[in-house]
Amino acid sequence: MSGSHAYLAGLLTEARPIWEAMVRHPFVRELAAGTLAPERFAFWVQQDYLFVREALKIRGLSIARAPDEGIRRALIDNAAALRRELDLFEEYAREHGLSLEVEPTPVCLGYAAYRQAAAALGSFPEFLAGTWAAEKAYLDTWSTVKGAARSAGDYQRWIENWTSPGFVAWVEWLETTLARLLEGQPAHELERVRAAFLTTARFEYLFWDMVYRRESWPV
Ligand SMILES: Cc1ncc(C[n+]2csc(CCO)c2C)c(N)n1
Repeated sequence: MSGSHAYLAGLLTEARPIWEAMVRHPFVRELAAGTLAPERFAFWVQQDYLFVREALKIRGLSIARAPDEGIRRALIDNAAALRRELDLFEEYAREHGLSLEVEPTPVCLGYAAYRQAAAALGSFPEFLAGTWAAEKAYLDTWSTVKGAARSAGDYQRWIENWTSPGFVAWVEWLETTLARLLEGQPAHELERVRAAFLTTARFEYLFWDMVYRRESWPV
């Protein structure tokens, strides 16, 4: 393993408590068991739809800032996948009579704005580290749900989306590309990458917690 691959493996080890809290969150456990209250799931659909819409703007910024042509093209391909994700949310909302015209909650807005700031102002590796954390969080969480296999058919489209071979390959590409970009980087850059990875992982936990509680603005 190269030095930078080992560094990323170390980040995963450091983030393990956050990861465990995420995949064991009541939202995820009840989703897997098929016992999640429909209004909690609906709240997730509404807020995650807004998050993915904001993520498409982030993808645009990152395409413009990509440090080489190979990275730019991979990000463009991912933009097309994100565009299709919006259709999943819109189809589900139509089938269930659910409005997607809602306001973002503090956590949704804070997380999306944090990621947009990283895409606009952060170093490219720092930005990519956050993307890797967020995508790996979704891969691992939805793989946990899939593994439990008692979930209702209604969730099937999301399980397939975030556990597909294409999505697994995208998460692996993020890790490999980040490791390549980190070769020879100074300690202060590695530290920025570490902070971005851990902060993003914490936001991932917070997002599940927010949708479970259906937590909006207190005033
Ligand atoms: C809360 C939350 N976290 C991650 C994803 C998966 N995802 C969709 S777009 C995007 C950013 C672009 O890489 C990510 C990580 C999600 N849908 N909702």
